[in-house]
Amino acid sequence: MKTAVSTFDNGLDIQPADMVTGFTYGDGYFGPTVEHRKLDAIRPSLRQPDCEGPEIVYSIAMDVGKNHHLPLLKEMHLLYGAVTYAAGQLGEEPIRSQGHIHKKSAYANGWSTPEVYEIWQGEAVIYMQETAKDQPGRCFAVHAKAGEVVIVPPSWAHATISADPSTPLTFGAWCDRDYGFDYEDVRAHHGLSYFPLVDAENKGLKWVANPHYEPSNLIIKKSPRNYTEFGIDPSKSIYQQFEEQPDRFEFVPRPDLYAEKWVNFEP
Ligand SMILES: O=P(O)(O)OC[C@H]1O[C@](O)(CO)[C@@H](O)[C@@H]1O
Repeated sequence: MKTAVSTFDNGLDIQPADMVTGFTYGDGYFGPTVEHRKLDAIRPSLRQPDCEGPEIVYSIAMDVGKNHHLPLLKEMHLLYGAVTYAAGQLGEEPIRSQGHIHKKSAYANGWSTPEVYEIWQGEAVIYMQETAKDQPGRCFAVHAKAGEVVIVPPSWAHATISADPSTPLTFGAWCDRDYGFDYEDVRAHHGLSYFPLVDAENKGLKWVANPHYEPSNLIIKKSPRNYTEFGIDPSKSIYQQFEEQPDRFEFVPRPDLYAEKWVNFEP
């Protein structure tokens, strides 16, 4: 059973630490030294690039897990990442990632790959849009709390936003092992098609359209749905579900085998 955080039971002895260290790992677990995304590095993607904010905005540990699972993860081309975001704000904007599209994968026959998020602590909005071309297509903002799961489909541009400035956001995600981020179209449009702003009065986020895109409708989804088509069980952590039935996550490195499930996908 899932429990609350700062415990939500993510099924792993991997815990968020300070922004410099990122994560601590229990015995029998592996994980890298974290990669820091510093404010100066992400300024070009912000609505107000000269804003003030934490020096380390988020710390990324790609490839974490239980030691005995590593051979299977490699064989399946799967990777579990963990990311922790600082508390606070980036000027008027919430703490957030820059926004990218997953690169096309040879292993997936040229498809871009999806991502399966699980929030561990704090609150997130996973913002996503169908393309980062002039017409972005459908745009979704999915508000997820600890224990909830959100799937970003292949080739969609997306960013992870902390929805509560008072608390650090931490999450885990299943990704393709040979992951790579494509920023080209997002950067050409100076970001994604909507900028989130902190709405202190209403204790939430408000949204401002990015004028570098053609107009589109922002579809706010209050909460994520259950992904029954992929057999995701909302009562267990996504790592535990991998442990019990690894094939359940084959759709992450091989979205091409599940082509019909991505047609008109709604997160
Ligand atoms: O490089 P960007 O767009 O800032 O995003 C990095 C983020 O993307 C992730 O892959 C999650 O989609 C995490 O590694 C991190 O939160």
